[in-house]
Formats: sequence, C-alpha cells, structure tokens
Amino acid sequence: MANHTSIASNRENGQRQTFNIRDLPKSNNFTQKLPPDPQYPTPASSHNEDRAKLGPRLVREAAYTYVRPDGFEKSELVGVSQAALRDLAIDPATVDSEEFKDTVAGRKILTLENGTEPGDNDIYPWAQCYGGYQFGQWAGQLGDGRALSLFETTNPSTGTRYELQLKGAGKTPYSRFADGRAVVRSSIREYVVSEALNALGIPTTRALSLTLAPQSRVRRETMEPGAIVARFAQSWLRIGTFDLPRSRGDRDTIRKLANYAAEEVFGGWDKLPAELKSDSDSDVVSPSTGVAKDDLQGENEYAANRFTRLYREIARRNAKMVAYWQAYAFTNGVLNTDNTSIFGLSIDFGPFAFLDNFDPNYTPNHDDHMLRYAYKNQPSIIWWNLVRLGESLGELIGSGARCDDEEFVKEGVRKDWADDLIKRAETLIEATGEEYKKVFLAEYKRLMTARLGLKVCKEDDFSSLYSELLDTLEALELDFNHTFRKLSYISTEQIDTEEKRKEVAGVFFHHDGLSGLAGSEADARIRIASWLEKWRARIIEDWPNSPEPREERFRDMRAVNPNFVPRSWILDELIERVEKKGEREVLGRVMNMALHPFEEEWGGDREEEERWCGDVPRYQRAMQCSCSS
Ligand SMILES: Nc1ncnc2c1ncn2[C@@H]1O[C@H](COP(=O)(O)OP(=O)(O)OP(=O)(O)O)[C@@H](O)[C@H]1O
Repeated sequence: MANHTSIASNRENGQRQTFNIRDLPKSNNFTQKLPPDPQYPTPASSHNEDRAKLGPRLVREAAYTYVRPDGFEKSELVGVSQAALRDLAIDPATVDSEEFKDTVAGRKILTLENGTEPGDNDIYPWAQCYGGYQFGQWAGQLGDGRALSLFETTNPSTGTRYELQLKGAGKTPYSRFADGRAVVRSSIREYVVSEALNALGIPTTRALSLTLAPQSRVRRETMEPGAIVARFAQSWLRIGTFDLPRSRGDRDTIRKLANYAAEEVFGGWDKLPAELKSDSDSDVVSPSTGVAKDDLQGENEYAANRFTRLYREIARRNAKMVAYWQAYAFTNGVLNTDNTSIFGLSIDFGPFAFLDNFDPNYTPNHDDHMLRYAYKNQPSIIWWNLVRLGESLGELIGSGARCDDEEFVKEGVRKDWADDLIKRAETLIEATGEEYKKVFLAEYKRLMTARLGLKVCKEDDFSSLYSELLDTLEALELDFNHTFRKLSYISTEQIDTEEKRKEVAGVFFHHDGLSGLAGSEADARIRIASWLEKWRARIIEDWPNSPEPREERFRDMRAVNPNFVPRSWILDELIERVEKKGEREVLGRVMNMALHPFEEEWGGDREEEERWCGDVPRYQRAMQCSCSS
C-alpha cells in the first residue's frame, strides 16, 4: 500500500502494546450472551450452508445470525486510520500484511484455521437482527443487510472493548431486496467522517480501513465499483434492535437485550446513573453511579428500578451526542430508530453533512421533503426515537419492584396491575424526557461556551450571545464553523471601538460577498459589530487580566474550533479523484486533516490544505445527496 497511511503520523502510536490483527485479544460476548437465529444456531450450521440459502428471510426470537463474509476476490486496501490502529492496539507496521488486507476485505475469517470447521463456541462472524421506524413509520425487520461483525477485541492498554465489523461484505438474511454491497462514494464518506467526528470529540462509530474493489460492479442508479469499510464501535446495538422484538411481542428477547446492554455494553448495572441529586449542571452531566442492581431509587409508587436506570443511561448518552451535533453543526440526515445507537454514538453515515452556512432548516437528505431530519429537529427526533425505546422497555420500567417476579417474567403483566404499570412507565419515561433536555442543554452550553472562548456560561449568554450569533449567521448566510475558527484569532484590542468592529466584521463574509438576501453590507457590518461588542465584554469578564492572556485564550479556542471539517464539497472532490481519476494519496491527506482538525497545517499540499480550510465555493454550499449508497 502507498505510504499515505503513514502520513497520518506516528505521533499517535505511543509505546503501548500493539498486535498484528491475528493476535489481537478477541472475544464474542455478543454471540455468547444473546440468542442466535434458530435456523443456524451454531457457526458450523451456517458455515456449511449454501450461500444462496442464507439469503433474505424473517428471523424471529434472535439477536443475530452467523454468516460468513463474501469479500471481493480482488481488492485494494487504500486507507487505514492511524487513530483507529492506536485505539484497537493494532501495530501499524502490520497493515501491509496479506492477513490484514484479507481480513478487512472479507476474504479471511481469522479465527478459523485453514480448512477447519468452526466449533460451537468459536468466534464466527455474525449479522445483527433489528427493525426500525423509518421517517416515522414502522418498517419491520431490517438488520445488518450488508454489515457483519468479525469479532470483539479489547485494547489491553485502555480496557475498551470494540466490535469490529465489515460493511459491504455481502448478503445476509437481513439483506431484503438488496445486494449486501456498498459503493465507493458512500464508503469514502463513512470512512472519513467517522474518524473526523471522533477527532472532534463527538461520540461515534469508527472506521479502521477502506478497501476498494475497482473491478467489481455494483448496481445503483448506474453500475459502480464496490468497497468495504472495516468499522468498529463499543456497541452496534440500535434502538431498532429493541423495536423489533417489541413489534412481535417478544418479551423474552427484550429482557435479554436489556440485560446484555447493561452488563456487557455499559459494564454492569452498578455503572448506570443514580438519581440526580440536584439541577446543577455538574450533577446533571455526571451523576454518581454505584447503585446496586436490585435497588429501587426514588420515593413513592414511581420509584425507579434498574431498567429505568438503563433507559436513562441510553437517553443521557444520546442527549450528549446530539448536543455535540448541534454545537458543531453536524446533521445525520436519516435519524431513523435503526440509526440511533444504544451507546449514544453517531451511527450510519448516509446523506450526512456539516452545515456550511448556518441554516437551521437544512437537511443534507435530498429525499427528506418534510425536513423531518433537518438540523434544528435533531434533538427532538432523537427524543422521539427514545420514546420508541421507552415503549419497548416500558413493561420492564413500569414493573418497578416486581421486575423479577417469577410470574411476571414468565407470563407478563397481570390484568389487575396493568394500570399501575402503565402509569409508572409513563411517568418515568416522561421524567427521563426532562432529564434528556437538561443533559442536552448543559452539554450544549458547555460546548458553546468553550467554542466562544468563555470560561463560564452566564444566565444571559444563551439569549444574548448564542442565539444572537446564530440569528446573525442565519440572516447573513454566514459559515458556521468558519465563524468560530475566525473568532479564535480576534483579540479584544482589535475590536475595542465601533469602527474597528465594523472593519473586523468583514472577515466573516464569504469571499464573494453577501448574498442578495442578506441585506446591505453596511447593515451587516453593524449587526456583526454589535454582537462583537457583547462578545468582547464577556471575554474581558472571563479573562480579567489586562491585557488579556490572549495567547492562552487563542490556544484554548483553537483547540475546540476546527480548522478543517470534511464538508460535502470536499468529500465530493475526494470521491471524484479517488474513484474516477484513480488518485490514492489524496485520501491519506484528507484523512490526516480529519484526524487533526485543529492544526494550522498538515505538511501536505499547502494550496490544497488552504483551499479545503477556506471559503466553500458558492455553488457547492449546502449540498444534498440521496439515500442510495
Ligand atoms: N446494499 C444493501 N444490501 C443489503 N442491505 C442493505 C443495503 N443497503 C441498505 N441495506 C439495509 O437497509 C437498512 C437501512 O439501510 P441504511 O442505509 O440505513 O443502513 P446502512 O448504511 O446499510 O447500514 P448501517 O446503519 O449499518 O451503517 C439496513 O438494514 C441495511 O442493512
């Protein structure tokens, strides 16, 4: 492979223990703890099956099906994320090996020795079974139609366990009418953005590698070459994983999934959040843990059992994730329940985008005519999805102290306490909704405070600083992320008079000036100057030394305000160059920028770096794409 994988620098690979992919410590807790597809209950039963027979069908009372990858015969490994190697504890020197390439291309099952049969407890690839609500409508069984997990691996230095998965490695029982493949353009997008979000500190599923199969032909609107992304996450469970058994009245699978989530994904029931002590932001964001599994918390008939704590944990994680999305203007584009993670990760990168100009109604999804998944709706849509999860867990939440009663576990809710149960579940789900809002707001404030270079968030900041800035950006059609980066270079002396503020205001304009709808330039300058005046006053308040410790503030601001985000127009250029023009090095350069978004320069092609960090070309702003991938 070309040396661009090493461009992303060795500085990230400290002296920790690393492995080649074969020797990674591996596990399969998911398949050990959860029910398999009854038709293929063991790895061998699936391994020996005709591939055609493993094809699409309904799978009941199961969390997954064992299924072997159907990799491309010929492929080219074109990118490996150095940050991913570090987090998975893979030795960067080993990614050029045939073993690594064959594994991430779906040609080799590492845990099987050549020609041997898999044993019942062996680690063998699996595809998850889930359902989902898509655009508000129940869509039935979905599942990993083109993804399958190879194994779990725990990084010995960090103790974090990840599930490594291939996307685009062939059909599974969940492929429905589709081909189990992924095309190059969507794979490049997922590969880059997963790692970009992680580098920004945004909870997300990750990408280890990108493999292209230039000679393969995948039918979309036209024929396109296929690709495989090797990706990983602490968990691939989705809200849709719970939706499906709920839709089938399968109480047993819901309980198993809930137990698995608490014990395996979150590390134990005692790791879940205790009752909030107060409304202070620090309690809201970091409540204590350590509540014993069987403890009830809270008074009266609405006391919360462990399943309520599980539900709260999932809601809280999603609140934090969506706060990041709003603070960095990231839009997922297809927030169906099958695209909402139990672990609170950004997941499923279809028609996602970072906003260019600030437009709350923007959706990157060309097919979302109702703007259901527009930027401004994301926090409420994630909550809508969480209410679906509340419905799936409702019986367990509502059962309160009786959640383990034998009769309840076996038979379900007795008629004479159904009303009580429903009331309790509704009350606790509603309370979780309030907590979701509080966590979201506290996180959003924290992030915006940091992005604006402030140390604390004062009561007034929300309306007089944040909202006013957003209104101004919207009205003047200005770029969201560039604005914050540019603010990170402005000293208080540069804006200490009205004249100077009006002068400085021009740095926020696009190179081609204001658009027709934004009004006159003079008015725009006055509007921005008035905001800068308030911002300046707050900076002086929070950094009281005179002259302000500008370098320290600049440094802090530049560490949270990215210089580079992989915007749609950059990804389009990248796709064109990699797919159509056969370029390869450019992928490594973009990835390097995505992995280090706060740097000033990256040691690549300077002209290109400046162009990608600079103004978005006028006709490439706010692009949209369709769901076909
Ligand atoms: N080409 C395909 N072949 C088989 N199944 C597919 C294909 N494209 C999408 N699906 C399935 O359709 C459903 C919805 O697709 P969506 O595009 O949201 O997910 P995805 O991008 O394939 O997967 P993920 O959410 O795992 O990133 C999923 O169950 C997905 O597996």
